[in-house]
Amino acid sequence: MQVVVPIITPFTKDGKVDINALKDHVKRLLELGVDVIFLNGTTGLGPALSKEEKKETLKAVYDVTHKVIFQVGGLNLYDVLELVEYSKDFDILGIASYSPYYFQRLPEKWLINYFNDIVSKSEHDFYLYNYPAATGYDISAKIVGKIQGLKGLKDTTQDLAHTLEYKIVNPNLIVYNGSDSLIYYSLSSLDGTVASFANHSPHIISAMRKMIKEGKREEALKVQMLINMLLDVIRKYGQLSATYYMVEIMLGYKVGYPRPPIYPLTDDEVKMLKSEVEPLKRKLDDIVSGIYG
Ligand SMILES: O=C(O)C(=O)C[C@@H](O)[C@H](O)COP(=O)(O)O
Repeated sequence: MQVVVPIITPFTKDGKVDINALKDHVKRLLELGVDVIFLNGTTGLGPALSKEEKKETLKAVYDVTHKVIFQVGGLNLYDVLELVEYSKDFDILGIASYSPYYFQRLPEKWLINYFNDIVSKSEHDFYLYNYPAATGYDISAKIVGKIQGLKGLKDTTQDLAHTLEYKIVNPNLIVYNGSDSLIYYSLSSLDGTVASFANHSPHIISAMRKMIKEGKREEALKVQMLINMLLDVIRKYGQLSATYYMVEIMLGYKVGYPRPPIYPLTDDEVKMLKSEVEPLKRKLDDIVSGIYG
């Protein structure tokens, strides 16, 4: 029942990676129940980070914890392989990559070649990041066996049956689902959840995990329903940006800014977000305080 956070990448107002904010955020999330840091994912704006910035984030997070899955994917395989080489100096849990994106109708064998080229150069375990809606490609359970020595994967889809299929095909795979709307089901039926919500609500997810372990399914499902209501609110403002402000609302500390084209929210948007979140936050806090007594 692992909680994996696809951690945000904090930026300064002038668009530089805010290393100190990143380190502090990692420390707080680990204290609040997060098990693994998934670095440079979607919520981390991975596709918008340079090769050098990805190296910077790994170095920074590694100073705090070695429980890291380092996402290296990109559209220049030589840059990707340079990041694989760079990762060899770090004793981390593994590396990951999403499919090549933007270019549509790539033959399946090119996609498999891309992943196998990464695996062949890596000394770490390899995790697939499958996100069909974002990349245009579904590396499904039917073809995932063609990736050599795959350790596990994160499947971002609302279709839990699609994610469970990987377990059916290979029960030894570590399988996570990456959707915040399925955290309860991911914790209950998979190896864990990769939840962007773990950036601002790790304590809520940890409480849900405790409820599941104690057989308190109804309370746990109530938490999931409140998370889904929060998700609807957050998505209205642009989830990739709103997540930064949700950290301050839910955990009480600032964590830098997003970077365009993921634009910061305006002051008015932050005020409106806060006013819509507060009532749901109160309900969640009541449930969580109840579970811990
Ligand atoms: O940010 C990442 O790397 C994640 O895994 C989570 C990511 O797949 C994203 O938050 C999923 O969003 P949706 O459920 O597609 O709205």
